[in-house]
Amino acid sequence: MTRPIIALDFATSNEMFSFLDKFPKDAQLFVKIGMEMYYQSGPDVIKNISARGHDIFLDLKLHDIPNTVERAMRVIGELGNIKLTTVHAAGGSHMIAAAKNGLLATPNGQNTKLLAITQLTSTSQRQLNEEQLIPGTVQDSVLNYARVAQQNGADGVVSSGLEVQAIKAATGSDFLCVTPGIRLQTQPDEDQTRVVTPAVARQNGSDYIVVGRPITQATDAVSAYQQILESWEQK
Ligand SMILES: O=c1ccn([C@@H]2O[C@H](COP(=O)(O)O)[C@@H](O)[C@H]2O)c(=O)[nH]1
Repeated sequence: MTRPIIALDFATSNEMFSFLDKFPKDAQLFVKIGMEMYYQSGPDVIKNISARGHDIFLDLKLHDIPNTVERAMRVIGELGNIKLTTVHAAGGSHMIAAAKNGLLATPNGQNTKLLAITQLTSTSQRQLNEEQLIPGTVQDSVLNYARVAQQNGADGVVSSGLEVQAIKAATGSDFLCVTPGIRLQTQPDEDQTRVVTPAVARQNGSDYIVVGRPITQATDAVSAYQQILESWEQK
């Protein structure tokens, strides 16, 4: 069983380290560093978290021309100790392939799995059809991006747990499915649209779940983490 990945979306690194200090010193967590923390603290945050023994998902969601993304991925590869990282699948086949090449160009990057974001878990059916002007269902679009991602060297995708069964059926069980938009039944969706519980994510075949505010904003973060873990591990 994989560990739930905690999204460390904090305004300052002090806040982030105070949060991590609530967990036992020997807890080996899997954490996600997103744009907010990385833009603020840069590579140092990766070094410091890594020194504490935690695994890192660096979620910068790159989306640019292939040459720029390839060069940026080399830099990410050189950081070392990054288990997972992301691009937007909407950047296209050449960009995804370039991202993979960038990672493969550095010894450390060869150990980093490349994930493509399909449709953000905040995206609704209406936004897809009326704002992105993509016809069909959200699942159709997610599956299309998952196929493009797989054909161009990505190791997996990020989607809602609602689409995981269909992605696994289309791509095979080894293609990673990472699932944010996780909420227990009693928790508010906030800006998320396509949410599932940890138990449903597990039943649908997700390889990893990503959980932010339900843990980071909880009064008791450690017991919130335990509750998510129990639901995720539930058969
Ligand atoms: O489609 C996506 C891709 C990434 N995310 C990220 O996951 C966490 C979720 O945070 P919550 O507080 O649990 O909603 C956040 O860092 C997002 O950037 C996502 O939600 N959906």
